[in-house]
Amino acid sequence: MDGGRDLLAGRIPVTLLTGFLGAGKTTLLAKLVRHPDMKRVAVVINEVGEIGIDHDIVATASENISLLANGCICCSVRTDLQDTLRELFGQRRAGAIADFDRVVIETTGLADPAPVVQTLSSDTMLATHYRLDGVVTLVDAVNGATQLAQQPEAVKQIALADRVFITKSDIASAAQVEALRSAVESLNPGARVSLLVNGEIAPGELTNLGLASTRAGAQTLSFLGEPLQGEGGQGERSLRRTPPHDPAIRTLSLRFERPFTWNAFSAAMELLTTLRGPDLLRVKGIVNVEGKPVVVQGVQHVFHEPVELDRWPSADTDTRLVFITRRIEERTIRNLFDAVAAAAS
Ligand SMILES: Nc1nc2c(ncn2[C@@H]2O[C@H](COP(=O)(O)OP(=O)(O)OP(=O)(O)O)[C@@H](O)[C@H]2O)c(=O)[nH]1
Repeated sequence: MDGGRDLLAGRIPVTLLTGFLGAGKTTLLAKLVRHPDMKRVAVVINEVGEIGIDHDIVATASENISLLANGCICCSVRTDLQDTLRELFGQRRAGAIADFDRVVIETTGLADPAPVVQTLSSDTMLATHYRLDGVVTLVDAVNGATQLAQQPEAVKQIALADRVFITKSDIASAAQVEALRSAVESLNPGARVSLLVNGEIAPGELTNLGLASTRAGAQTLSFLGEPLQGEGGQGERSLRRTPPHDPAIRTLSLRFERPFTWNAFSAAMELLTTLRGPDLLRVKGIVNVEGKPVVVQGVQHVFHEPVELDRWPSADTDTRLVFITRRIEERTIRNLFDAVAAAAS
């Protein structure tokens, strides 16, 4: 991405891409992997089934390593991040996958990035081959203020960042953007803050974040009350544990065989966002709208423009929806969608 391996240090630079649920991480990566400068980059995605990128996979090198049309390596974390990074390095050395000069890791929206930062430096094997270049955090101009007020992980993602991008300024008011910018600057005065609309940036914007990352990272970890971990094993444990988050937050996956009409589906979504918007942290999925695949995305009360795909990503044509909610019962959502699906048939 920046045209050369980290020859000086001899280690592969790693960019950590964070941002709360729905901030626009996948949108940014889906654009970046199509960029010619991304050929020598391995993208590690912490979540399986990212529709935007799944669509571009042209070959599979191993169970979790895939190749995209432009040669970029795309890797999903199925067990844990450390194993994935080790496997990636091993496969590169064995010549099983193309050489790469850089790694970009997308963390899940609910993750606290601190354990990943710590592990990259404290796991002896990883620290020999990789180094953290920097942490890039995306924050949504419409929902960011609420997320920062309610979710400690969102605060940590900002606090650890070397660069912060405020996304979705195209659908937010100037006042929302400015309020968020001041909130971000007060949480992390050292970070550069810019706007990012629909993931449109050059790959170079995510690299060479430089020494600042180590310094700011260390300062911030201590500011957040995170002990800086010692060598070896402790770092491993910290990465393997499930990041602690609000126990009221749940992930709920629904599947429907029968197709929806767009009117029925959107009526159900509208009802749900009106009634429970603030507790609907994230909705995403693929909906069978009278046979056609439509990708839907929502973040709290905001429902994004649905995108019709030209083909189904796999043979599975069921509607699949993932909801990340706070204090919403599974049956509330299921009943609502079942009722709508039944009424429309
Ligand atoms: N209007 C607008 N929509 C955006 C922008 N960036 C992302 N989106 C939309 O926001 C929704 C969520 O974006 P994603 O890229 O999936 O967000 P994410 O951070 O990967 O989400 P998680 O996987 O839940 O953590 C999608 O519908 C995007 O099209 C932007 O700058 N402007």
